[in-house]
Amino acid sequence: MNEYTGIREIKGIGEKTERMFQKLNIRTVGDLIRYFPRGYDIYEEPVAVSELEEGMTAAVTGLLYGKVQVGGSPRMQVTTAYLKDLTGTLRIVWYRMTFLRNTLKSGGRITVRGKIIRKQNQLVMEHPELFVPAESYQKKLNTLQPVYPLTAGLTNNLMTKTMHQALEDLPLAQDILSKELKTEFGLEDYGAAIRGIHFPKDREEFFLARKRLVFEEFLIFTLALRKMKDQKERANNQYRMEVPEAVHRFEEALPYDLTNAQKKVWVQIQEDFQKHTVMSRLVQGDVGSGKTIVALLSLFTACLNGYQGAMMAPTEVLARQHYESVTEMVEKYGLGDSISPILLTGSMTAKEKRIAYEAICTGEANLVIGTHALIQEKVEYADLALVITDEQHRFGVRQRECFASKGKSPHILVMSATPIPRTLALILYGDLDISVIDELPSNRKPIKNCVVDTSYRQTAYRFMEKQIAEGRQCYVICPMVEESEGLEAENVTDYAKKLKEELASGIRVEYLHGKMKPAQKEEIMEKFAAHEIDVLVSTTVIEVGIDVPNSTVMMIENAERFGLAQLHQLRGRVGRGKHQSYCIFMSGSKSKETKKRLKILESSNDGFYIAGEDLKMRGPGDVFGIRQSGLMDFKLGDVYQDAELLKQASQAASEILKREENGEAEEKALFERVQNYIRECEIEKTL
Ligand SMILES: Nc1ncnc2c1ncn2[C@@H]1O[C@H](COP(=O)(O)OP(=O)(O)OP(=O)(O)O)[C@@H](O)[C@H]1O
Repeated sequence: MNEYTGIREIKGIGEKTERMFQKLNIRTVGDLIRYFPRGYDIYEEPVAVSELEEGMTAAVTGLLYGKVQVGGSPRMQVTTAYLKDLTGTLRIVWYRMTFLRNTLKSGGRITVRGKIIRKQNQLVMEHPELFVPAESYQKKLNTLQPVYPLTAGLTNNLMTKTMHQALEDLPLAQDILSKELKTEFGLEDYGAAIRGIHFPKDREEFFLARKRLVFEEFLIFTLALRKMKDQKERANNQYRMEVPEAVHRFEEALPYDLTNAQKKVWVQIQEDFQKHTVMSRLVQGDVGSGKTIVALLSLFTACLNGYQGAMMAPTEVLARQHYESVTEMVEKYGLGDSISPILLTGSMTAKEKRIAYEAICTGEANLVIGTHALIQEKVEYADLALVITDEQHRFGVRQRECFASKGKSPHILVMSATPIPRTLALILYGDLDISVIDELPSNRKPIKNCVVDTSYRQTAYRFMEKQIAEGRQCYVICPMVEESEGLEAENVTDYAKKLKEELASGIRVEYLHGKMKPAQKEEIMEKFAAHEIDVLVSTTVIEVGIDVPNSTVMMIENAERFGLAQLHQLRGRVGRGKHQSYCIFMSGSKSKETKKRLKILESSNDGFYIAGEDLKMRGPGDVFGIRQSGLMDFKLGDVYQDAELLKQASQAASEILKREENGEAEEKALFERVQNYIRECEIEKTL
């Protein structure tokens, strides 16, 4: 068996299981062993009954009290037992395990470990793992059991068993990293790392394994990035552009003055337009710092110079929003004669698309706004001089390249709201110049934040009613309940329905979720923007870029389930206009850690500060972080958490490339992997 062997060869995998694995893109043994756990279940010391809380998974040791009873329906028999320790009594239920009635004896000592839920207003442990005698639990104490992301029908147990089997059968000797490199950066062997990431004996083993694999991931990424860059030195600037008078007039006619930071970046862009080589620039700016207007000034400049400009937004909703506001602006500021915007998104009908392609190809449309659809092969541009993309795009680097190949060699501007230190930005965006908009418009009032528990919900609703009475609008984010990710839609619709009943009559509540058709989503967003909706209940689909300055309240249910960076993005949907705005972080958890984490958001509205604090707060217990930062598409690595490793990998990449240049590099297998990685990018480019 080797890494290319199909998974059917693994003992215990039949056709049906194979199909389930395929749904997770696991086809070969190599795919399988590189399918990493999303976290670990850590078996902690048992706790006292009195310390149990709803939602926690815990172990409890005690004596069985009274008789074990079987009830429920014939199809779902429920076995109930009571466990007592010095601090209280706990009800335990098992499903379809009636044999326990005979094995569990009253007065016997057991340990159970499971999830605590609330039933008839009482804490109950549901379907726990059982340890008899109680001491046998010791064996599992402090071990880390992998928890894998799954698909319907595939259990964690089956995944774990298969992984064990594959690792047992597979020789894992081959290593793409040289001995010298491993010694230099303190990395362990590939085989040990793969075993250690799936089945670590302890935390230390896990950390070592993860370190090695993250390093490898970053190394391949940085090597690929530099190779791609080498292949394509910055092209000559075929689009030298002056900023026309009309654009200056537009800037002056805006209802606000640009901030100094916006002005500075705009000047940098103007200088780029004049240089010998094309522009490749990243503009970083916190949420709401006003990146869009800088983008528009640049696009208008391209159009008025007789060329085309394109802007690619990360979502359909956002693309449409940009399109609408640009169209309005063009009319309002009398630019209609020279700028004709057009929208191009994946959800448009074939006919609509054809018409758009035609207009783009002839140059009749000179400002193209859209989604991924902009880089489809069929799109031909008449004379594309400027491309604006968003770092939110999953494959930023590769798409940028692809876009570039659409025109001769257009200027490229990448917008990013991710606060990331300059040293890291230089590595991740090695091929770009970097600008920062580090100032918010002066008319902004800082958002007022509060972190509250669910008992505050009614007060929050009353507060929203008041804001709505004053003419404002609100967002409510309701999260996915983990067990019901498939039930996203119901979750949001239920919440919206309940909220409608709770709020004063006449308040217009609508909802938005990712499973809705693009056209439906757009309709809702348009209505919200036009103030035909007062409260928008949504999943995190509104996270990026939505701009409705009249919204002043953002209420986030179950805020504890989100990472700080994501919460900051969500909060950024309010405080975008002149009205005082508020963000209510509602937490369903009583844990002190969670409170402390959310307090960071309460105390600051600064994305950079928050990202830094988030990092400090992550203890060794959060092995994978609360949620990954979402920046770039790394499987294991987290740009923030692993900043140091990223720097080391970048240094290693420089060393390797230098040796390659001198004909001394011995990392043949590594270079092959890098080539594969680049090839995969190429394939994605054409998708
Ligand atoms: N200098 C300014 N003064 C006042 N308002 C401004 C200024 N610049 C932009 N705005 C307004 O601020 C709001 C937010 O701007 P914009 O949408 O460009 O933010 P952004 O940086 O793209 O944020 P995000 O990353 O959240 O999308 C918009 O309504 C815009 O009209």
